Amino acid sequence: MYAIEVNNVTKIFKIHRGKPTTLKDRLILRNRNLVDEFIPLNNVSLKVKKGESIGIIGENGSGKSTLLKLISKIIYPDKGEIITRGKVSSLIELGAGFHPDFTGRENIYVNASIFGFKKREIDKKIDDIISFSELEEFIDVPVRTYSSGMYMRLAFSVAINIDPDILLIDEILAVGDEHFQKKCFNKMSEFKKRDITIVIVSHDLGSIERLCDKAVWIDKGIVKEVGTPRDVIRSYLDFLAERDNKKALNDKEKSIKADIIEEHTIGTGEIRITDVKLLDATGEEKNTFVTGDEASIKILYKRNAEVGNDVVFGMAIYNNNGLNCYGTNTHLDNINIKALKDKGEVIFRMRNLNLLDGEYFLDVSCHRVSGELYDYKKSVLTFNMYSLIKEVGIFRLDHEWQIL
Ligand SMILES: Nc1ncnc2c1ncn2[C@@H]1O[C@H](COP(=O)(O)OP(=O)(O)OP(=O)(O)O)[C@@H](O)[C@H]1O
Repeated sequence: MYAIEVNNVTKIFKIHRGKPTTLKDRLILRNRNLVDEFIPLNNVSLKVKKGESIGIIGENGSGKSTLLKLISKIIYPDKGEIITRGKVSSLIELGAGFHPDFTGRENIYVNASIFGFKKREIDKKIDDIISFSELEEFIDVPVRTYSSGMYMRLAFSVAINIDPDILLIDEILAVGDEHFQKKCFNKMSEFKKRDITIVIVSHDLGSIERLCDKAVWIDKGIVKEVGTPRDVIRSYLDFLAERDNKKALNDKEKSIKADIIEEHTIGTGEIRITDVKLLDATGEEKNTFVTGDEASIKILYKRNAEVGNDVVFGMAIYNNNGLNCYGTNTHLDNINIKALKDKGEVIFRMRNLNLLDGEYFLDVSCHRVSGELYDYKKSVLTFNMYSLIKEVGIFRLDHEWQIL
């Protein structure tokens, strides 16, 4: 038995552009309103089993929230049908359903009564709701004075205490502080054990992976992939990487062209770095990687003078705070470069590029052992890292735990 069935659902938003103003428009449109149609979801089908936790991912504007609103019956489909079995509790629009002039306590009563609870029943639950929200101090002041985090805490506390069969959550977890987020996570894990069906929309892919049994990737209003969170997230990240890549490679081409026109001012020029590429494990040029991926830096050089074996190639990676995350060179790594060809390439292979989420910049250099520069390319490449696990810091340490 499915808790949620979305069958061939299409939603059409009508965007009114006002009445025609010119005589021509009036004659053609005969005083009708100008209406554009926008289809945020097109023929979407999805089945969620009772007790399953589903994560919906996708780019901004892809239709995720619209799908959640349809499931919660805040809006209705233009085609197709949606069936839900059981009591649906939704955390969709932050504080929607709260009256700003009512106190936190009054809003709990109003909210819970919408879900069919009698005053007596709410009386029994209210202490748990307030205690979970940790808003004891503020529970008797109007919610308009609440911060967005406080709103979220109250909304979450009500939503989980009305004994839902289906819980719908839209990005809201991101609002609370770390302590409250942890509490919400624990609560949701408990819900999972109690066979409550959960649908979460989030850009936090790590949370989706941790909490969900299945992930659904929505792209421009259609279901692009359904599967295990790891597989779907990987496909989604690859898609983002591909898109970022195209842009980055385009930018790189422009900057190389600019560089050729510009005169080299750094270094003696006895050796010049003519190009730098970031490659993935298959040797394809890429600018976006997932933490742990194999990657290589390929430095193309041209030797313009005899330099013997006095040659060092170096690399350094900076994050967007300007922090040097890592740097090394052939000399430090005891690579003795003998006679350098007139033209060639140097490859720096990283079996596991373990940098965490973020944007990084690559510098490469070629210099004498003494440090005197032949050439230096600052921020020659920009690349992005995505990680499936949300660790903190700059890079992943190769590690294992032992619990004794
Ligand atoms: N009431 C509405 N009228 C017209 N267009 C709307 C309406 N609500 C949403 N849209 C449009 O529908 C599209 C899908 O919106 P939706 O909020 O579902 O996207 P989303 O995937 O949740 O995005 P995000 O990740 O940014 O929250 C967007 O282009 C949005 O502008």
